[in-house]
Amino acid sequence: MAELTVTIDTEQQRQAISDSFAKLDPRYLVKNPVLFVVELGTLIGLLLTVVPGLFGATGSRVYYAIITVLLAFTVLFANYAEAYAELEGEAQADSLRALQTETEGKVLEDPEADLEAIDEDDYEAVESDTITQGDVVFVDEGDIIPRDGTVVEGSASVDESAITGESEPVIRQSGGDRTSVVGGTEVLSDSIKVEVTSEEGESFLDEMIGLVENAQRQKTPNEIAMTILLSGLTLVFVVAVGTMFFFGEYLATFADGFAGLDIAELVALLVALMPTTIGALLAAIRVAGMTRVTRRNVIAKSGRAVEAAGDLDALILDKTGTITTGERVAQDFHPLGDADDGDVVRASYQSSLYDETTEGRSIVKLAEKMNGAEPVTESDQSDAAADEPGSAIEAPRSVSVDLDGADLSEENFVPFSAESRMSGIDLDDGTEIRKGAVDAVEEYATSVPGKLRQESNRISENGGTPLAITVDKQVVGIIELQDELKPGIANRIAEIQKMGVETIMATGDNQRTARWVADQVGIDEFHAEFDPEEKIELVEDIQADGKLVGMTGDGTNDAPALAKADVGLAMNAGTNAAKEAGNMVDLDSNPSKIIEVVGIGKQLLMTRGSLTTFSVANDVAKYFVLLPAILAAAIPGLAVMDVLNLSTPASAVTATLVYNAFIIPLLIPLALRGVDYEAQSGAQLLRKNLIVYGGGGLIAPFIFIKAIDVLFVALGVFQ
Ligand SMILES: Nc1ncnc2c1ncn2[C@@H]1O[C@H](COP(=O)(O)OP(=O)(O)OP(=O)(O)O)[C@@H](O)[C@H]1O
Ligand SMILES: [K+]
Ligand SMILES: [Mg+2]
Repeated sequence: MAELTVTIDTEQQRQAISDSFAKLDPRYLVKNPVLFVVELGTLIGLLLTVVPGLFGATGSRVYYAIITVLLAFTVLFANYAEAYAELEGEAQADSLRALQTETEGKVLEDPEADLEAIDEDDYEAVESDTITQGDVVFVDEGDIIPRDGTVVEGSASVDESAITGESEPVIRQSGGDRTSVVGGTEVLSDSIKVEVTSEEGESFLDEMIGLVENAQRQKTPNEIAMTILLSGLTLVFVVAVGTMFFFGEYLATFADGFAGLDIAELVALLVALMPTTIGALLAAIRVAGMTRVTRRNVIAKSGRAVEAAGDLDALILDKTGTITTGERVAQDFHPLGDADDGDVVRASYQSSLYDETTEGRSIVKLAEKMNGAEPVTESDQSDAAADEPGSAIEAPRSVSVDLDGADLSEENFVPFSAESRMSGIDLDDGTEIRKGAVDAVEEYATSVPGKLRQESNRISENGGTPLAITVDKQVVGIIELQDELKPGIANRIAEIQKMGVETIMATGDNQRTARWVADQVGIDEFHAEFDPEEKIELVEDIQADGKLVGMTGDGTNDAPALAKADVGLAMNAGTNAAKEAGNMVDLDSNPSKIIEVVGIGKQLLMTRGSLTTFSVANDVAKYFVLLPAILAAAIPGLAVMDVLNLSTPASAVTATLVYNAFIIPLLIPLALRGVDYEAQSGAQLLRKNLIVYGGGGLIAPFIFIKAIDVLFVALGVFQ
C-alpha cells in the first residue's frame, strides 16, 4: 500500500519556530497548565534578573538570567513540538487537497440516454465549475471524472492514484457497494454515467480534510483526562514548593547563617518536579498519531476515533471483501432434480441479467462463455475491463442454450438485498426466477430436491458460496461462486489477536462457508447468515459488556452499525450514507485497513504512555538531585541524599534545568514517529514499558546531570 509521506522544508521549519513564539501568548498557553506555570516561573526569573534582591534573593544577576533563559527554552521547545507536528499534519492533509482539478464534464441532456449509444449530440461539454449537483454526466474512457458522484449506470476501471497513491486501477460500478467516484480521478476503460453529488468547491474530500484538521487541534478524551491529572500534579507541587519557601523564611529567623531559600531555585525545583516533558509533548503525540492515520489514506473525523481504535476490545470483520478479496465470481452451474445444464444456465443468466453485483455480473459472463455465444445484451458489448468480474474465468465446459434476454425487462428485475439474500426476475409470462443464499431459498421455494443440501455443503466445505436457483419456486440447480482469501490475511488477524483484540467475523454467507473461512484465517468467533439488523445487534451486545468495538462497512445497510460502533471505518467507494455514518473513511476502500488503524491507535496510546512514564520517572530522579542541593544550607542532614555529589548548588540547579529543557527536543522525533510498535498484549507491553521507559527515565537524569556538572567544573563556571 502506498504511503504518501510529506516532508517539511526549511520554510516550514521557520514557520514552526515563529509559531512557537506565537504560542507563548498566555491566553493560549493557559490551556496547558503545566507549561503555563513554567511561563509564570520564567517571569519570576526575569523579575529577579532585572531587580536583584527581590524576595530576599541573593544570587547574581547572571545566575538568574541563565535560569530565566532555560525556563523560556522549556516553554519554547514544548511549543515547537506542537507547532511542528501541526505543520506536518497540515502538509499531509494538503497533499490530499491538491487533487482539485479544472476539467471538462459531459452533462447529459437526457439522463436516461442509452449508455452504449451516447455520442456528441447527447451531451454538452462544459467547464466542471458550471456543473451542479444532480446533473448526470457521461464519463468516457480517458476522461477525468469532473466532480464527486455516484455511478448510476455502467462499470469502469478508474485510476484513483491521485488520491490513493495506488497505481492499480479500481472498478467503480452502479449498484452494489462500489458506486462512489471522486472528482479528478480518471476513467481508464469503459464508460459510465455519474450523478454528481457535490457542488463546486464542496467536494467530499475537502469537507473531510476540514474535519481532520479540526480534529487534530482538539484534545481527545483521554488527553483531557491526562491534562487534568497533570494539572493536579502541578498544583500539588506548586503548593509543596510554595510551602517550602515560607518554611525557609521561618527557619531563617533562628538558624545561624541561613538567609532563607532562593525563590528562583525553588522555581527551578518546581519546574523540575512538574511533568513538563509529557506536558510539552502531549499535543505533538496526538497530532502525529492522527497524521499517521492520514498518511495511510484514512480520514479520521475525530481524534477520539483514533484513540478508540487503540483501545478496541473487539473487531467485527465481514467476510466478503474484507477477509476475502470480494471478487466472488461464478465458477460453475450444477443442475439438480429433473433440470439439465441448459435449464440452470438459462435461469441463472436470466436472473442475473440486470443484477449489478459482482456475483450477478460474473454469472452472466460465465453463462455466455459456456454458451460460446456472442454477448447478447447491450451491457456487455463494451470491451470488458480486464478485471471485470468473471472475465478471467475459464468456462468449465460448454453448454448450448438459448440465452435470449428479449422477454426480460428491467422493471421486472428484483435486485439483491442483504435482508432477503436473494435476487431475480419475473418473465413476461409470469415465470418467477430467483437465486440466492441456500437457506433463504429453502424458505422461499416450494420444491427442494434432497440433493440441494448435499451439493451445497460440498461447495461450502471448499470455501465456495452456493447460490440456489429456482424457476417458479422449484429449485433447478446451484450456482457455484468462489472467492479467494486476501493474501496475508491470516497473519494480520493473528497480529490483531496478539494485541488482545477479539476478532469476530459476521457474514451474510452460509454457516459452512463461514466456518471454512474462519478456520482458514483463525478468527476467534464467527456469525453466519447474518442480515444487517443482526450486525447492529452484535455491535450493541458487545458494547453492553462495556467493550469498545470496531467495524468496517460500505453499504447503506452498514450505516447504522457503523454509526453505533466506537470505530466505524467506511469505504470511500461505498455509499454516502455509510461514509457519513462512520467516524473514519478509507480513501483506498480497503476494509482490512482497519487492522492498520488499530495498530496506529495502539501506537498513539503507547507513545503517550511510554513518554508519560519516562517523564514522571525523570521527575522523581530530578527531585533527588535538586532537593539536597537547594536545602543543604538549611538542613545539612540532607547531604545523605546527595548521591551525585554535584559541585555547587548553582551548578546542580543549572544542570537540572538544562536537562529538563533539552530532553524535550531530544524526544520530539520519538513523539512524532511513535514508539516502536509490535503486536503484544497489554500486560506484556506494560511490563516492557515500565522497564524501558520507567527504568531508563530514572537513570537518564543522573547520568546527564552529572555529565553537565562535570563539564561546568571543567569550564570553571559556578565554582
Ligand atoms: N447477487 C446476488 N443474488 C442473490 N444472492 C446473492 C447475491 N449476492 C450474494 N448473494 C447471497 O446472499 C448472501 C448474503 O450476502 P451479503 O452481502 O449479506 O453477505 P456476504 O457478501 O456473503 O458476506 P459479508 O457480509 O461477509 O460481506 C451471500 O452469501 C450469497 O449467498
Ligand atoms: K519536569
Ligand atoms: Mg456482501
